Amino acid sequence: MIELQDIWKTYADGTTALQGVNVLIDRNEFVYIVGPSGAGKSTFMKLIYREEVPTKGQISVNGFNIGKLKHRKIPYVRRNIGVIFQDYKLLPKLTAFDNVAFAMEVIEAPRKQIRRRTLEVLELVGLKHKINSLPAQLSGGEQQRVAIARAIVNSPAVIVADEPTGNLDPETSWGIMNLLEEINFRGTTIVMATHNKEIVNTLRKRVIAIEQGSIVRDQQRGEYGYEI
Ligand SMILES: Nc1ncnc2c1ncn2[C@@H]1O[C@H](COP(=O)(O)OP(=O)(O)OP(=O)(O)O)[C@@H](O)[C@H]1O
Repeated sequence: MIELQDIWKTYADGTTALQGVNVLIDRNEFVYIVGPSGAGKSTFMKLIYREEVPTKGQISVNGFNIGKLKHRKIPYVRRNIGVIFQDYKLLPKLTAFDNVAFAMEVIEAPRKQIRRRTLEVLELVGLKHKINSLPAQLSGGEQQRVAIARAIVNSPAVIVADEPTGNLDPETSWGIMNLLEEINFRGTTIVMATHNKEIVNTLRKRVIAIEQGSIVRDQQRGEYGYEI
């Protein structure tokens, strides 16, 4: 499903963020990516959703060799990868409904299907009563739920979540985790970078630890393993 083979990433300023990363993530896994600040976690995530390309090595996601993808094929691959960010990244002038619907409009889904599916996913995340609210009228947890609805609306095979609970209080964070578990249960592979020790040590999953650009630990039902 996701395979990285000897992946190296050096940014334009010469910073090497990943060095020789090899990993295989199967369909339907739920994986935490942990490690100190600056270790390379976000870079790892960005390579998976093709925000960055590797300097060396091969990445395949869902059977596509995404490091070598032709530009016109990028939207096609992105449709199969939902992305969730720490700061939600909703469009501020669009309602909750329109933020989610937009993700289907860009892939030119039929109008009727957009309405039906958008309402369906907003209901799944518990926000059917807020469909006409703008992001500024929603709490952080609600905004993240809209972002999750947007990430799943095109039924992607993979969700990449970069510190999805980073801006949320503990109770709201647990609500977001329940939702991600439900989405995983329904058959979506989830890769989640996090600094949240309590979540990792409570909802036990596979843990991949990255330090200074290399994988230093890969454990099933692993622990967070850092003090912060
Ligand atoms: N666009 C960029 N240009 C140059 N260097 C970068 C760029 N993005 C990240 N880096 C550097 O690459 C290294 C890895 O960064 P990355 O954001 O992947 O770490 P991280 O593990 O996600 O950190 P954090 O937990 O703080 O989010 C760091 O040294 C960082 O400064």
